Formats: sequence, structure tokens, C-alpha cells
Amino acid sequence: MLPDELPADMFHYQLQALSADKATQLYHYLRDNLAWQQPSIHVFGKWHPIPRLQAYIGDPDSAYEYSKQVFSPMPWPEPLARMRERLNNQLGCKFNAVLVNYYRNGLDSMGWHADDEPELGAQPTIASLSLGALRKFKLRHKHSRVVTDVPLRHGSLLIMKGQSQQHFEHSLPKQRKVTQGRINLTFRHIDASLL
Ligand SMILES: O=C(O)CCC(=O)C(=O)O
Ligand SMILES: [Fe+2]
Repeated sequence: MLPDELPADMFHYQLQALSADKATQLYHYLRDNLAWQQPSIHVFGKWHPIPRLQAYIGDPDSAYEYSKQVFSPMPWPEPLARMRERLNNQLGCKFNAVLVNYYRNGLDSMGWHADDEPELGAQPTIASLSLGALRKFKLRHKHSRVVTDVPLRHGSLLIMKGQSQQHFEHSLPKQRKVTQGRINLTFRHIDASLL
């Protein structure tokens, strides 16, 4: 399923977590109903608006801090509350927040990073649900620098767990030929006591 160089104890890919119809329905619901924001982040002494839109949703105790900013969670819309419940049951997780990213077309992107903020804990499990346009997700081993491309499909679920964030970074590069939108949801467990 996934390329051999990605350790099975860190990455798992479920091609069809949602049927195509359900995934399309959820895509349209989120695109049209979430309160999208485009915050600026501080990089090398300058503020830049992120090259995508985002919405942060979670329980009241799940404030999330990155790039020196605190993101307060918005309440769960019903379809995402159901999805969270399902993933918690299926994976035995305690997700209390989801970061939703909306890439309006192939010019929107996300740079290299690891999801290694302290409030995620040492070995976080992150469940990444993709909806809409097929985009290339890249994983780069921090030590060997080997890059692996994983096309994330409409309705698919990528689980990152164990030491994945310690050993790998990931990114979603621009793809100029992509004209359609994509929405990605990363379900997370935020422990505010680790901040
Ligand atoms: O859009 C994606 O597939 C990646 C999103 C991501 O890396 C994140 O939200 O931290
Ligand atoms: Fe990430």
C-alpha cells in the first residue's frame, strides 16, 4: 500500500475511509460552512499569510500553539463530531481537536514541518483525512533526507504514529496543474498540560 521505505509502525494508509459520495458530501459541507481563516505566520523575521485557508476545531481545552501564536478552537460542527467519534472508536484514540486545511487550488501549499509541538506529546497519533483534489504529500526522512511521495486520495486516511514525527518531516508542495480544491483534516490529541 505505502512504499517500503515508510516504516509500518509509523505510517498506515487506508485508501477508502469514506466512500467517494460521502467524501464529496463532506468536502462541500466543510468548504461552504467552516469559518475559514488565513492567519499570518512569522518566518525569518517577517510575517506572511499562510498559503491556504484553515480552521481549527476542538474541545474547549484544546488551544493549540505554533509559530508563536495561540489558536483557540471553534466548536465541533455535527459532521466532524461524528467523524471524530468514529475515528476515536476505530483507532482507540482520544482526539480532541482537528486542524482543517483548505488548499483552494494547486498554488496553495504547506511547507516542510513535523507535527512535533509539545502539546501533542512525545509520540502523537495523527489521523489525516483527505477530501477533493489528488495532491502529492511528501515525507522526508530527517537523517537520510530520502523523500517519498504519497498521493493522498479523495476519502483516504493516512495515520502517522509512533516515532513518525521524530524521524520524518512532511509537506504539501505546490502543483501548478491542479485547479480543483482539496481539504485535509488532521485529527489530533492536544494535552494543554504539556504546554
Ligand atoms: O494537507 C496535508 O495533507 C498535510 C496537513 C498537515 O501536514 C498538517 O495539518 O499539519
Ligand atoms: Fe503536518
